[in-house]
Amino acid sequence: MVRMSSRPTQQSAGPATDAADDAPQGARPHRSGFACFVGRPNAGKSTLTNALVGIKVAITSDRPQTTRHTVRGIVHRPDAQLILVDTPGLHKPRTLLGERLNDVVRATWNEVDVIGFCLPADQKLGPGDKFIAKELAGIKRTPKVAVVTKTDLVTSKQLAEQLIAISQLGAELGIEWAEIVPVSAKLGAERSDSDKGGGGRGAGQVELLADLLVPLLPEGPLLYPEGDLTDEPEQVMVAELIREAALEGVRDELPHSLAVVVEEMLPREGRPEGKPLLDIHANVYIERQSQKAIVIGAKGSRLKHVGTVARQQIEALLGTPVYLDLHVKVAKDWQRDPKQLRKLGF
Ligand SMILES: Nc1nc2c(ncn2[C@@H]2O[C@H](COP(=O)(O)OP(=O)(O)OP(=O)(O)O)[C@@H](O)[C@H]2O)c(=O)[nH]1
Repeated sequence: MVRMSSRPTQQSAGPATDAADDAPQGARPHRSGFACFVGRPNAGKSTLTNALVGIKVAITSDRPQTTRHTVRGIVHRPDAQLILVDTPGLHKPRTLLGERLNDVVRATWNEVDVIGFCLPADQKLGPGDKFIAKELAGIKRTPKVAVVTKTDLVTSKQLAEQLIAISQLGAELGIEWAEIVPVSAKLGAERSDSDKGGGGRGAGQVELLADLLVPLLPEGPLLYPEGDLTDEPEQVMVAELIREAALEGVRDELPHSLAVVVEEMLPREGRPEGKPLLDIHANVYIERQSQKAIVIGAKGSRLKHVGTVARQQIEALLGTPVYLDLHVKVAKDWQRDPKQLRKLGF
């Protein structure tokens, strides 16, 4: 079923914690569970996760293959708790790291309650999408929702064609889409004209997507305390923010060769009352000596800039002033070395 228009805002079933005990008669049960977004690199998975959760938890970039870690965002609603697991893209494995990433993806698909298959509206379905769709067809238990992303980039005619193509792809491969939902994470936070003064639904249909995912979750209590946005260890999220900053504007081959490990995160001692400072020490690993110069830049100018950008993002995330200490290290051919992979958290 394709959902093009917003549904009326549903009545809340009251505070989630009370739902099981004293929910009013006829109220929907509280649901909780896991969803993951899959799709080829750059399909918009991270941006959509962020739009759903409302803050920056996953790392976005216009370069493919930047989401290395499984980042969970948590959507809190009166009627449900939706936990989003953001996986790396499935791809042809060329290295040990590639193989491990693909294993992570498949394991996730089998574990979650619903899979959102992200397909960008502005690109024709290609071999990359079909490769993933074929793999998805093999996962029988988990419901699959086709999410057409970046709808702000196309006309309604192009969107209609894409919706038909996706529906046909499902029929060809024997995938029964639980829903086909067009969204724009970019417009997600903005209000559509029909919303103005009304229900406050975003123009990008991001809220609608949440409405459609929730009924696919099992009935259950809160799995995380209210207010938690992610259970990803802070250090991993901090490392991802540094990695994102370090990748900005560098050569195309570098993304695969760059890993960040946060060695230490400690509140600075002896700070005056109400003026905390968090000391963060992190290493940026690259594979070859020649890449070091790219990351550091002339007289360290680039690394300094990376540090400033990352620090601002980390401060926004953690809500505390940060002193960020970055070091660049060479870990030779780490993508092919099991020992190094473990050390770098893969
Ligand atoms: N115009 C527009 N651009 C979008 C939208 N969603 C994502 N993008 C852009 O598409 C690019 C890729 O988005 P990501 O969210 O990083 O994609 P991803 O699927 O997580 O990518 P990987 O981490 O490489 O798997 C970024 O430049 C985003 O800004 C959208 O709704 N509208």
